[in-house]
Amino acid sequence: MVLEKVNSPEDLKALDWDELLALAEEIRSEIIRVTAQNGGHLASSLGAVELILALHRVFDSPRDKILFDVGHQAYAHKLVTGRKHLFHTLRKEGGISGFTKVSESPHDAITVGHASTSLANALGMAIARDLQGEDHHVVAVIGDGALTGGMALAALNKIGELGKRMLIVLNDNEMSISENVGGLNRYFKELQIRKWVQDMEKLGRHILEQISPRLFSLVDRAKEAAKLVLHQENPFYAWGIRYVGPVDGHDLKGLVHILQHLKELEGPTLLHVVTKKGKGYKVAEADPIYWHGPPGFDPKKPEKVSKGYTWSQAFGDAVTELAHMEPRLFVITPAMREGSGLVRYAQEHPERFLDVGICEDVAVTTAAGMALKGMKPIVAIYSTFLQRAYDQVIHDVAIESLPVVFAVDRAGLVGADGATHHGVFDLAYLRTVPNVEIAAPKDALELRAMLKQALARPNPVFIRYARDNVEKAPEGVWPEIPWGRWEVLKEGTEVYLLAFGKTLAYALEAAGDDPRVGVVNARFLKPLDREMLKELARYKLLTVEDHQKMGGFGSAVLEALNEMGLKAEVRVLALPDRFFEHGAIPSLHRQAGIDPEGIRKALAELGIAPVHERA
Ligand SMILES: Cc1ncc(C[n+]2csc(CCOP(=O)(O)OP(=O)(O)O)c2C)c(N)n1
Ligand SMILES: CC(=O)[C@@H](O)[C@H](O)COP(=O)(O)O
Ligand SMILES: [Mg+2]
Repeated sequence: MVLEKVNSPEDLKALDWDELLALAEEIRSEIIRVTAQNGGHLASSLGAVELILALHRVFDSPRDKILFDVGHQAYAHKLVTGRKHLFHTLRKEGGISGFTKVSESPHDAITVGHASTSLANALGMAIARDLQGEDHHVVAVIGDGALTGGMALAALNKIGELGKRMLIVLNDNEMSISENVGGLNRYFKELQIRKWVQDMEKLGRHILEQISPRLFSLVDRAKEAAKLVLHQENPFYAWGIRYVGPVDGHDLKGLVHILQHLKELEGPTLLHVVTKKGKGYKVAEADPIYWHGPPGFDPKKPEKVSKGYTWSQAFGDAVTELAHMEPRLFVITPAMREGSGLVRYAQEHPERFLDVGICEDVAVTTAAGMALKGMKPIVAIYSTFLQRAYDQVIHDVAIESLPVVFAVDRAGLVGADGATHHGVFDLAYLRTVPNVEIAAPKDALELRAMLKQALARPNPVFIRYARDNVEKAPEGVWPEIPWGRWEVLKEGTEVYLLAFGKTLAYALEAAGDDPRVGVVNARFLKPLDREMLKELARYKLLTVEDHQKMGGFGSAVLEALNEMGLKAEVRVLALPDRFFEHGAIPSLHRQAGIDPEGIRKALAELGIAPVHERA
């Protein structure tokens, strides 16, 4: 096994070509083996194996900085930078992260998980390097999907202007999680076709040279002119960035040679590398969308598994039906069609569906534009990615109180993706914004009610739900709920659990049939049901939520009680002021003390000892 000999990138430099090629295959097998056990970003990582080996062969990490955008494709990087013995712990609690992480290894140049940050980071490093009088290289690896992000494009603009020495490797596999979108993407495809034509021409030129040297020289001059046009119209040249490519991203030898050459160049260079997502694993090559981030699977018999019926699907089913009833409804996703449960919707309503690419800001402001024209836009977005569009929520939507509905998915702790992906800040950053309303349904039926009613609201509405399964609601059923009102699910004599969203199930479990403990489905955070809160202030109160304590649902309850001049004994169960790493969701909830056991403990501290301990 060649991998056994590789403990650092230095070891790669001592391998001969055969060993290096063998290593690529061993790494693929290891990625498949561990991803089959732990789940993970399989297809992206398989596609980047040769590229990563070539980069580590040519550059000197950690002295040279190699930055991976999103960081989900970097499993091979982890394996050759001293973490092969930990690789089996990938994405497991206490194990190594699924992304690159500065605190995990000196070879991880950035901590990442969100897309499109590599280029600005690389620019910052290049500026700092020059000021500090150092001479190391800075290399950013960015996918075609991540390059649809405004942050990446804006960074390119500045990179071209400043002209700092750096290498950008565009890993173009024509895929984001789903098919990639956008004008640049179309242009990259065109470049690939032109490359193919050029290769064919080379062949033709050879034949022509043999037949007629005069004709050959005419054709040759025409080709040179065409090349000039190609360069002049190339957007990277327009930005001031040297463009090289497209080249085959699985030709390890070829990549090493070209990187060795590019390493010597001054100024910013972009190397366009063409790869196959899922390379080397038949199922992943055939269906890179499913195999982008599969849960565990049997590596000998890799098959798709059903994740069960999720909140995302409940949302997708509801909007698919609603769109038949409301012709102004329009759904926008920032590159998360599958994750947001919108595959069916996109098939049934293609003319009212838009994937803007990985640019949450554009998704929100496009929705604002539609709302200004009388449409009923819904932005389907993960809580963690909505962070990217906070200004757009305030500036473009909320100030004029535009009727945009936000389906905020993956709210709360999300599990194996870890700190970069937990959706635990949205309540705090949204509830301070005037005009907005925030709700969390208790089940799929309530989600349907909220969505339908939200479409009739004159202001922005955020509907929040977790990365979890939910019982499917019957199609065609649209219950009405009193907007802004909470619901008592269980009466109590001493204490009420006020639960928002996902933690409602935990509250019901913790309360059991204890007559002292009441449970409220506190489904609206904004507006808060002050009328009911006033009634309940006679009891002890325990708020529970899957969100940071600061600024969350519990804070809203405390503020409302204070404003109403009511004194109540209140405890807030929420996430403490620290980042949570990756791990299984129930385990993270246990750590945070918001699971049934944590709730029972808090009840005991409020004087409500468990029923069996009372006597
Ligand atoms: C800001 C942000 N939005 C959405 C995502 C979700 N996401 C993760 S990877 C990915 C696709 C990335 O495509 P690309 O950069 O081409 O990498 P590939 O998987 O094709 O190698 C998306 C949309 C994210 N990580 N960050
Ligand atoms: C890397 C990334 O951001 C996505 O691939 C993310 O891991 C998807 O998460 P879900 O599995 O919750 O859709
Ligand atoms: Mg891609």
